[in-house]
Parts: sequence; structure tokens; C-alpha cells
Amino acid sequence: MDYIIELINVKKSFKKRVVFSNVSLQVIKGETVGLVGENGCGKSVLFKIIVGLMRPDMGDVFVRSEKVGLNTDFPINVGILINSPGYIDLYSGYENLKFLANITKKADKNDILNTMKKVGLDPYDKTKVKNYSVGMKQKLGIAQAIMEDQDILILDEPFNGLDYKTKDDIINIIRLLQNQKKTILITSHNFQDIQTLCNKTYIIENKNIKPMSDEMKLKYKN
Ligand SMILES: Nc1ncnc2c1ncn2[C@@H]1O[C@H](COP(=O)(O)OP(=O)(O)OP(=O)(O)O)[C@@H](O)[C@H]1O
Repeated sequence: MDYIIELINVKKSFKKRVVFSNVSLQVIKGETVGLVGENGCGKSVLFKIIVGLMRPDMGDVFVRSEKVGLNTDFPINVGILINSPGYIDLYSGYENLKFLANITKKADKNDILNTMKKVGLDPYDKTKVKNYSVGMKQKLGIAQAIMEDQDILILDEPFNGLDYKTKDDIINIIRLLQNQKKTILITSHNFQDIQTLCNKTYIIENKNIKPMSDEMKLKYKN
């Protein structure tokens, strides 16, 4: 079977701290995969390894059969929300997205306007990003991750800092993306969210990753 994302025997340490001893993972196109695990278990590191922001010490990472670090440094067509995206503080939300869109030229003005509206941000709001609330920054991060209509989305804690109404809006956006057969990897500390959205759920523990058993799911739920 062709996997859209595949990790084979990935090892990763920081000095003496081993994060992954031997991780393998296969993701099928169109799946929504949830990742859970305790603080510091390696969820963000795993995502960074997949998108090329970190290199494993050993092992192979393939995205659309291209080896990350060999055929490609950063896999293309991947929308990324990984904790605290760096924004230009003195720009408005729209100006920040326009700046990023100018790099890849995949999203035009209308794409940005529509995406901002979709996530509940006013694209004409001149507030500088340095004065954005936590939730507004999070919405901007989600807008940035999806504005280029990428077919793989890596969403690290997309619901952080969001109120219930906004969270529902973002869940609905993710459902739309699922209907469009996007491949989505998502982490959340709220297991209910993961269960609601994901076809497959994995847990990272003991420096490894494994599918969650029904028993584990029950434990996590409570
Ligand atoms: N650049 C880095 N240099 C050194 N250690 C790092 C680096 N990035 C991550 N780590 C370490 O790797 C481990 C995994 O971190 P990671 O951010 O992936 O955890 P996480 O599962 O996403 O945690 P949380 O649920 O709190 O967000 C932690 O021990 C962290 O301190």
C-alpha cells in the first residue's frame, strides 16, 4: 500500500534525553490521525520531523513517497500549525498572511480574505498582531495552515485558547477538510476532541507510538 506519510524506525534524542527510540507510523491518504500523550512525550517533535523542521538521528521519513531530507527538505503542500507560529508583530493579521502567501504564491488575496472569514477573523481589522488575544493568534495560525488548500494538514493543538463557539467553528472547518479528503494529523489534550474527529488514534508513551486500545481510550476519556 502507498502511504501519504510513512515513518520507519525513527530515533530522536536531545543530548541524553531520548524522545523516540524506534518509531514507525503509516498514514493513509484522507485519514484523520489523532496523537495523544503526556506533556513532553514528543508530539510536537514528531510533527516537526514529518515536516522537515527537525531531522531524526536515525530512520526514514517519507511524505508522498519522497524521502524528507533527501528528495525534499520540506515536503510541499503541507499546511502546518505548530505551536506559536512566528508573526510579524507590527503587521495586522491580513498583512501577516499576505506576507507568507507572497513566499509561495499559492494563495491570492481572495483566498486570504475568505480563509480569515472562515476562521472568524475580520480581514479588514487593522489591529496589529502584537495586540491580538491568544485566541485570535490561534485563529490566524489555523488560517495560515489552511489558506493554501494544502492536501496534508499538521495541526498541533488547534483548539488551544479557543472559546467554545470558535472551537465549534474550527471543528466544522476540519470536518469540511475531511470531506475534501485532506490528510490531517492532529494533537489535542482534550481526548474528546480527538475521538470526535479522528479515524485513528495513537498514543506516544515510553518513547514509542502505538495505536490506542479501547481500554486506553476509556481511561483517557475519564
Ligand atoms: N529543540 C529542542 N531541544 C532540546 N529538547 C527539545 C527540543 N524540542 C523538544 N525538546 C524536548 O523533547 C521532548 C518532547 O517535546 P515536545 O514539544 O514534542 O512534547 P509534546 O508532546 O508536544 O508536549 P506538550 O503536550 O507539552 O505540548 C521534551 O522533553 C522537550 O523538552
